[in-house]
Amino acid sequence: MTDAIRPLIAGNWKMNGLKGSTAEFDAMLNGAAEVIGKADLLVCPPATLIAAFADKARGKAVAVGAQDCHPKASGAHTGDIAAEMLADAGATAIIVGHSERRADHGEGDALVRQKAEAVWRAGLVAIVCIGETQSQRDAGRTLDIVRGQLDGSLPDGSIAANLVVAYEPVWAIGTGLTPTAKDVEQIHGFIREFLTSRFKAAGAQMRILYGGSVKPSNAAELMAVRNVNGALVGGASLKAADFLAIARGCP
Ligand SMILES: O=C(CO)COP(=O)(O)O
Repeated sequence: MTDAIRPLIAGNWKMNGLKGSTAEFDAMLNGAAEVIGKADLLVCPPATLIAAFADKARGKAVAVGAQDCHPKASGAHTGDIAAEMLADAGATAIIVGHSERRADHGEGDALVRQKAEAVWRAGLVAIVCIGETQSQRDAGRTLDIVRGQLDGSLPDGSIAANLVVAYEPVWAIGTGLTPTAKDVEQIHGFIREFLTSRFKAAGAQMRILYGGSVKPSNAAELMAVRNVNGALVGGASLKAADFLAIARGCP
């Protein structure tokens, strides 16, 4: 059943990119038509570039997303950005609960859940990130951590079209390390079971992305794993050639 899910290759640019350095994004727009048969493409630049990228991407096969949002729609929250503002700028999806926000800003599951609800309130797709740290993995707690984060971070009432789960083991992010295909299959299978038990038929159709050191050289192997429905790509999403090559690696 999950074989019918169309893959999503999402690029998380993190805190990288200036308005004068958009050549890679332009190259992604130009190359997107060639990979359209393989996967949907989404690029999440820093908030400062969303409007400009969304303008450039109009009519092209690349969607533009954001990396975080505030739970509220407006108000006295200096420095924060509402999901409605990101939608207004042209974003169609928002990443919430990335491990870098959980670590750098102390974000917990309850806040991540509120942010996911805010994403829906704005009519966008929530990409909810989960994943264990190295020490949690070493202690054999991976599935417990994943279950707890899913339980705490996913709002009720999800439908397949508005929720994407990204499994990103923290120890694999930016390190060049990845879990084995067998480990990814086990954990994604566990996530699928959770989603179908919580959201029934919708849960069988939700995309589960793998993230953490995805590169052109390992994309085909990882994307072929059962219940892997695409990737959330960090470093390699900054280069058009690598990002497009990862999409070409989808089965
Ligand atoms: O954090 C990530 C995407 O959100 C993964 O980053 P890398 O692809 O650089 O390991």
